[in-house]
Amino acid sequence: MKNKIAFISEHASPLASLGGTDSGGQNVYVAELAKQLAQKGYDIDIFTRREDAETEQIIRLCKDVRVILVDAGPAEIIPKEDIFPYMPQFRAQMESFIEQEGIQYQLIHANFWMSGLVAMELKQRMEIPFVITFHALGYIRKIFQKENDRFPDERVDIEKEIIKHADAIIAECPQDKEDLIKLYGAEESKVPIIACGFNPADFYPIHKQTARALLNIGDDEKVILQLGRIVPRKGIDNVIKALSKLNLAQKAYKLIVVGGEKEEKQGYQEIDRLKDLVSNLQLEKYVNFVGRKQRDLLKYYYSAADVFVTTPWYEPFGITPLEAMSCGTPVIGANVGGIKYSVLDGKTGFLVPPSDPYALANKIRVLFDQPELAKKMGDFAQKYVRKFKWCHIADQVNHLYKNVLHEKLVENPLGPLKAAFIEAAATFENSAKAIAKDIFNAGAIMSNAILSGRKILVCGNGGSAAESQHFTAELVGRFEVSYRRGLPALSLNADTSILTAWANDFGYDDVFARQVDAYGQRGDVLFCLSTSGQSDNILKAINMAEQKGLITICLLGKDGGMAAKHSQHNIIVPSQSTQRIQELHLHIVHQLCTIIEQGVVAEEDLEKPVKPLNLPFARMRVNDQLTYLNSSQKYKGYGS
Ligand SMILES: O=C(CO)[C@@H](O)[C@H](O)[C@H](O)[C@H](O)COP(=O)(O)O
Ligand SMILES: [Zn+2]
Repeated sequence: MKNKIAFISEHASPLASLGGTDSGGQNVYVAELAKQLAQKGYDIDIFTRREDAETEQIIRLCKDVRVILVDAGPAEIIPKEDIFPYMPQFRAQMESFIEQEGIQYQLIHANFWMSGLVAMELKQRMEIPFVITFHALGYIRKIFQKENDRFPDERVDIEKEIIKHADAIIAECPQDKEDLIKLYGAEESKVPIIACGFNPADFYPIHKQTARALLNIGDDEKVILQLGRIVPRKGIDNVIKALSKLNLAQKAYKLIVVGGEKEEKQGYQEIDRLKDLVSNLQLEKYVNFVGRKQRDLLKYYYSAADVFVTTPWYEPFGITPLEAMSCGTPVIGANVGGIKYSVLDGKTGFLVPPSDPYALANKIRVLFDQPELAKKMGDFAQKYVRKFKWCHIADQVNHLYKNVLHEKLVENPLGPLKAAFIEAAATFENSAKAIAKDIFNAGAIMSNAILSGRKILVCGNGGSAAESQHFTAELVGRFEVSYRRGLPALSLNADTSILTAWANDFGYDDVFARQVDAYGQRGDVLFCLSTSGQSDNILKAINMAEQKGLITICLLGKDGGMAAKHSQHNIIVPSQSTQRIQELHLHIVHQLCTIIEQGVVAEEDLEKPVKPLNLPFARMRVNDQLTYLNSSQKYKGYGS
């Protein structure tokens, strides 16, 4: 069984791109980590606040990763500082989604303190362990932002509470770990250091001349790149001031500032402030604010630059230095937080004190005066940075999840068993609400087909093959009515000689289609079982049935897959879990047997008639039954 993980990232949606005021490293972290963990066998749902009214609630990011939009507060972009009051609604909505879908998550991975609050509450209510990556700590932010910090005053206390209850707290660098222990009293053994990562498929060196040609940058220019969110704490003013300390007459210096979004008020104000600074220092000729750029363009900027600079006041981790290094560009970074961990001073670039334009200008000068040294550092950076590839980071997170889950298992060995029962019960309950009518419809069609002298062909793979045979055995044999005739049903996955011969000689995809061709007649029913609705042999069987005039009915799960699109009638179990779907399939097969058997018994003149269940209803012809079901009269039977 796949482990199901719920990510919570209340303000940073993995769907958002880099560069706006409220989108940055955390968006990338959540998206990349989820994708990598899915490749390691996890099923991941990422819960994030809905920011527009139009988008559907569930968006698939990739196979096994879904983004779930949670209604909490207005369906519009709001700054993260203003989200806190909506968190109770967020928690309630998330909880009701989990209950509705009948999902049993093994673990929650919260991102940022407000998500941590939700995770802490869900742990108490649903007994799910949680891991948290804070991405930033309120205590540190307060030190630097002072009265400009608009987060609620409770933040630090809530963070302390989260730390007490979390099963593990991911520190992104040694400084982060030290802060968590010293300032928040975290237990050292619960704080592994796992850095942020980068994706080498997005960030790799492009030949400098090519990159520059694409971006309209002259070959002779000395390019300093600043890239990322445009907010005061990123210290972009420091970079501009450093530029003014360089001998601008000597070299063709150019500072390119990537990031910022005009319509976002906070970002716009900071850009205005920076632009004023540029004009006060008379640097207009030397500074280009190029705005926010698509993620796939960033590698060209990194590759075109001679040096990447980033001198924030503080930085919990900072992904941009990794991206720059991966493009073979040396980095000059502030000697703070994650930057002093990811940038090796004197090897992959330099570390300088934050808010010290002279120190920054000195190091820029060193790199520009010694191009061989800059090249050596860039080359080394590109090799060194590989250890931060997302796949390696995800290995460490995977290891952490396993430890947390193992500890939970030791504490409560029956936990997973109980959880599976609870999940199954929820799937049964949800199915009663969602698909009772579809089941009835399918049963009625099959009983009518049999009454008209037709037969049922059934097929499925693996567990579904077993259910297929189970179904035909009940119909050919007897189910609840002991005196009825055998009903014509044939399982297409039961004859191993046909299966092996056709699969061996022609391939597996047509093993069922071939038999539909051989046995199927107009008016017969093809009944397919598939949890995914994506098995090729099932799709081909449906196609053959269509050509031959059979009625097609599919018993499916998940989103119904391609089968749901091509088959005439569907019963789709509302669950994402193959096992739970199969368990429901067995139950539905039994229900179908009841409906078919009752339908046939009620209609045929039998020697030993007994009053079958729902007799008046079962005696109706299928069309009348369906009209009855859809009429205003209240049907008192199952699932009404
Ligand atoms: O029983 C199980 C899983 O619980 C398996 O045997 C499973 O049925 C097989 O993987 C099938 O090949 C899956 O096919 P499908 O349900 O996606 O059409
Ligand atoms: Zn199974």
